[in-house]
Amino acid sequence: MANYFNTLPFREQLKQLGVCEFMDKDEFADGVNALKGKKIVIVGCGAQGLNQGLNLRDSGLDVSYALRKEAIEQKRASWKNATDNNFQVGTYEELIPIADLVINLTPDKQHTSVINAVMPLMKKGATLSYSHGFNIVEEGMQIRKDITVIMVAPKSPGSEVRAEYLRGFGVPTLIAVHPENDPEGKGLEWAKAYCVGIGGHRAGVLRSSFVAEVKSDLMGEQTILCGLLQTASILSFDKMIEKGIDPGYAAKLVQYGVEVITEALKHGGITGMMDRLSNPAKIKAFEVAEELKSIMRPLFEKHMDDILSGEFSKTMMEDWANGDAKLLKWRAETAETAFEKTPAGDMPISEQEYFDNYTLMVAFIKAGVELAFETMVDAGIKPESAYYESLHETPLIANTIARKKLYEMNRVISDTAEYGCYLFDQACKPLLADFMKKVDTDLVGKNFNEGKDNSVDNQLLIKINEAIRNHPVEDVGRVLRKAMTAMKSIKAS
Ligand SMILES: NC(=O)C1=CN([C@@H]2O[C@H](COP(=O)(O)OP(=O)(O)OC[C@H]3O[C@@H](n4cnc5c(N)ncnc54)[C@H](OP(=O)(O)O)[C@@H]3O)[C@@H](O)[C@H]2O)C=CC1
Ligand SMILES: CC[C@](O)(C(C)=O)C(=O)O
Ligand SMILES: [Mg+2]
Ligand SMILES: [Mg+2]
Repeated sequence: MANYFNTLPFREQLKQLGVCEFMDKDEFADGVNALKGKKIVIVGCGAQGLNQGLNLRDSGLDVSYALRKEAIEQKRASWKNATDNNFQVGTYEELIPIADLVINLTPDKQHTSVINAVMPLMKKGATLSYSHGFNIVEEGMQIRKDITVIMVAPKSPGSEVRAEYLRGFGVPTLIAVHPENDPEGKGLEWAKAYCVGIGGHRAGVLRSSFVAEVKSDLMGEQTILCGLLQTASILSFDKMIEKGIDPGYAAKLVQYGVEVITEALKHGGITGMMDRLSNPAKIKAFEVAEELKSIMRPLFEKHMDDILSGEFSKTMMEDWANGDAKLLKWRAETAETAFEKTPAGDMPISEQEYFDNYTLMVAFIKAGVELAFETMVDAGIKPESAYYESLHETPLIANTIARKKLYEMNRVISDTAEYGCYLFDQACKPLLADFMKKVDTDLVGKNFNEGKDNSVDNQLLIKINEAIRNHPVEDVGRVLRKAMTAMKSIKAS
């Protein structure tokens, strides 16, 4: 199998990278009807599998789970997930032949073997779905020509796909039909119905391509979503300890701060988040973010280049072939960081204090979101897609850190995202070493405004406000958030 993207002529690569059409709410007026009465079989009951299945069933669809024999016999976590929630569970042989729609929600590294096992059992004319197109785009998997191949990719961890659905909202979702596999022309209708079934249409849906989804998804998860949140959390915690801040306070500020700060981002964009700071702190955060952007830009660009060239997927697949040696080593190292091992204290921290005492994280988030957005758009990914993959998803990942720190984030995201996260983190920390030497507790750990006269240069403030509001991520964000009429607030811990 060859890398599908790399086999495409250059112009076709650009065309597929740029597929991105924001879908009007009216296009979902038929709801889940295209899938009513169809037999939906999900392969795998993990992070996405369980949560998507729960939403689809609550939306009135017929869902069951095909698990490998050993998982059923040994009553593994996936079997428990499914049976505790009263889903029908069976082997591939029992369930795949009767499925109209097979949804592959196993880890990307298993896709080739899972598809090779499942495809011969699928009935003629059935549909196969993915939530990430790695197997098709980076591995070049070929699917039987009678099978329709679609993608419904929620821009969020599985836990938040469920949590947002239960809040009456949803998560932005990319849908696509593989151009090589749409023999009956039904792919789009089925993808739309599936997307409604998981609640994606309430947050915003882009008609995308497998190529655009893969290249943008890998970029978002490696940089702003997971890599930078990991780097910024560890560096912030370590700095506070170095400066003598109480460890329990430092652990709490970092664990919950990112969720509180990015909640402002979700509702009001970078502008809304920056507006939560005092004027002097906003000016400082702006300047710090500019410095961070100039330090980290080459790293963001390297990640995008390696993703586009296939270098990233090649090296990750080498690790798959090597029994995940690097992934497992990096995972173990992350579990040993002082941040991970220090319990959050029980002192109260008000919602505003998270902004006032953690200006550094505001600057990191501004820098990371803007850099990820700029780098993706420069590479040919459309702004709407880049917005979902950077700004909107950051708070959804932050929710997982608030639950159980970086351990929880890395547990809940895909193995593919986790591998890329560690790769970024290892390259980013040394880049930021000199910058971090200059950071003091006014930026992290104590109130930025304390002991300062709080005067500001009006002209400078006006210029900074304009620069924040006129960034292209804010332009597209204002439009996309207008469609998010059902977005709900989550309470600060
Ligand atoms: N994690 C996330 O939030 C997101 C994931 N995605 C995509 O969704 C897909 C699923 O990812 P994710 O939910 O993280 O996956 P998980 O790691 O949570 O999947 C675990 C499930 O896959 C099964 N599984 C593992 N290995 C095999 C195998 N060799 N054969 C058959 N089944 C196997 C496990 O069953 P068993 O008990 O048998 O081991 C378990 O049910 C991926 O394509 C990912 O990129 C997309 C958006 C976000
Ligand atoms: C964190 C990145 C993601 O793509 C996701 C949750 O959207 C993943 O692969 O887990
Ligand atoms: Mg993703
Ligand atoms: Mg991903």
